[in-house]
Amino acid sequence: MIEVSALTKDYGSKRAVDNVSFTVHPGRVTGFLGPNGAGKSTTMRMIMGLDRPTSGTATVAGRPLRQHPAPLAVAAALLEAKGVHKSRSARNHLRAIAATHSVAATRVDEVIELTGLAQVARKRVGGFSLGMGQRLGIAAALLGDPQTLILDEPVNGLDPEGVLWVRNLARHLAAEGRTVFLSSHLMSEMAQTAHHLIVIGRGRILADTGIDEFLAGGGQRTLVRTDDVESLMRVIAAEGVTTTATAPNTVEVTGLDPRAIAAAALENRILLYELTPQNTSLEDAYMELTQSEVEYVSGGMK
Ligand SMILES: Nc1ncnc2c1ncn2[C@@H]1O[C@H](COP(=O)(O)OP(=O)(O)OP(=O)(O)O)[C@@H](O)[C@H]1O
Repeated sequence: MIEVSALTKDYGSKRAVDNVSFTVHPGRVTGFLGPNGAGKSTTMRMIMGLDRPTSGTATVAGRPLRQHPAPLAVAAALLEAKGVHKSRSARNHLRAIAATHSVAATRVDEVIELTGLAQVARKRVGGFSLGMGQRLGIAAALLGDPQTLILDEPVNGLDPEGVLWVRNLARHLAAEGRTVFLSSHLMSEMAQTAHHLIVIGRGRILADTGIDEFLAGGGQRTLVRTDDVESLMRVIAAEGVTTTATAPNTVEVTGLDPRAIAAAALENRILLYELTPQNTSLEDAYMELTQSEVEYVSGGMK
């Protein structure tokens, strides 16, 4: 479990992370979603004890990661590509890490299997594709058999097979009861991988919710066509119901399900000839939530 409380990070006058609090629970994949520059990497680095918070705390399994006697068994991360000796083989690279962290050499072969690197384990890391490098980074993170895994943009630059592999691995590790915290700026990726979402924009938490609730939060919209828009709007008017005439003979209704709209129309002898639920895609919901943050970034004020 990761617990972040009132975490803040300033870089000079720039506030990268602004009073952020959330909990990442074991047994599910939690997505950390936000536009570029939102503060995802900085937050993850603070959780890993690689950056010092300006204020607030981040703990893993109850205490700051550095205070655990064997941190690698508690949490490990795939952050930006770390220094690897390019002339080393993948196996030797992993062996070197294992040796410095008192991890048994037999574990190296296990993680090589788990990450599908067996074919290339003896090859020089320098010749690895981006996807293989990413697998190697994940293999290194898994060495200590950590209960908590933090993956920063793990699918960036991967081909579709690599993306699928990361997705399946993340879900597999969560199903084993681990805490899996994974960042992305791509909603579409999160929709298929995460069970829970924490959305961040300009250093602040914008949403902390299940994927399903995130979608429902947009309110159900239904497109209705009728010859008598005015009467329909009148008969369904109620608190929590919004109606917007979007085109001639067309009205968009929020806050009332299609059946209730049809029932009200029937009762009042209003003819409807279309009644279409509009699915809010995760992408739409995300765009809506982060629009101002994106504008801010592209306005050159990052
Ligand atoms: N070492 C640093 N010095 C100064 N500013 C920094 C530093 N690291 C990050 N920042 C700034 O802090 C803000 C948050 O950056 P961060 O990398 O955490 O965002 P992010 O959500 O991970 O974005 P990205 O997906 O682009 O990595 C950005 O405005 C960034 O420019």
